[in-house]
Amino acid sequence: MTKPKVFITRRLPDEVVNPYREHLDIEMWPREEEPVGRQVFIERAQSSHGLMTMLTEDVDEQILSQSNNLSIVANMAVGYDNVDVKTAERLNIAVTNTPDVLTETTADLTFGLLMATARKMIEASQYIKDNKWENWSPLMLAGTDIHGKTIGIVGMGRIGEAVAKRAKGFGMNVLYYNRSRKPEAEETFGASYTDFEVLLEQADYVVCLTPLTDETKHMFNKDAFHRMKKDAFFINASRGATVDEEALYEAIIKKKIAGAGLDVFEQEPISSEHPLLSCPEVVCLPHIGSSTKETRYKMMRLSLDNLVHHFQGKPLITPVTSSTDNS
Ligand SMILES: O=CC(=O)O
Repeated sequence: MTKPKVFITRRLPDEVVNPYREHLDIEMWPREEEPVGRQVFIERAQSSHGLMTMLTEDVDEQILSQSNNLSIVANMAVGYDNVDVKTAERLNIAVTNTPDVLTETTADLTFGLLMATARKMIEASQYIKDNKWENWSPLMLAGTDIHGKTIGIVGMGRIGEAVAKRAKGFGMNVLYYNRSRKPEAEETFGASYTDFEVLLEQADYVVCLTPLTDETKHMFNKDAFHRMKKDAFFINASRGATVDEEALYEAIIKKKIAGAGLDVFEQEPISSEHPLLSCPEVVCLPHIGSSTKETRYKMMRLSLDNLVHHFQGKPLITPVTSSTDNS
């Protein structure tokens, strides 16, 4: 029997991919660090039965509607805002993502980013490397406490809950805002549900973990930052487009908030000229929330397992629909 043709939009390690060649006729874009060009992506999608995509690919109506053989897109991320799921549903193309396997890893990074931002860790490291450490002084690189403070989690999905667990361990008071109440999280982490506005006004650390949707695009705007406390920090490990970056920059330079820790940006890679990068109060990471070798391998294998299940007529492991809660 001929194997289904699958195109993977990035070079992945042979040790992960090769075992799947028994079931799938796999072609990979040959570069690991560079995304596939749009034209090649269009052509490969047209000749494939399945795609394994990264968050760098725009799996839009054009790709989906022009690819007559395509029946599944396995997106190697928990977020799937890069995939037009509604069109995929209309065209009967399955979509999968990679939840669960990255929850704890992403929560580690999110909490680490909060800590690095509050305690000026990156600036402090640079201070030594720049040979500026000549003495000790009482307020040298003095940061802000984390224990005993209030964290406000916007988006209490799996990763939100895993961050709440860490916050509880650090003796923080946990507030959250979510589309729906999470009674279990309230019970387990002593988390209190609040309106978005109340969370912004009360939290010392506002942490964005909500998926990017039409409703959450630019939900962190000028009004949101103006509601925050002047000594509060904004942390984003979700998607850059949940934030109006100009409003964030203004809020930081006008001292409306104390600083920000950002793992995600509206344009990725962010331009080195971006004003946010000039702020010492901003800690930036290049979208590495789930980036440990262990977890990235699990994400690759989960995507490939979904493809195999699909072509063997078995239930998908982690399907998404336009109404799935994807955090
Ligand atoms: O951002 C990463 C993901 O959605 O998995």
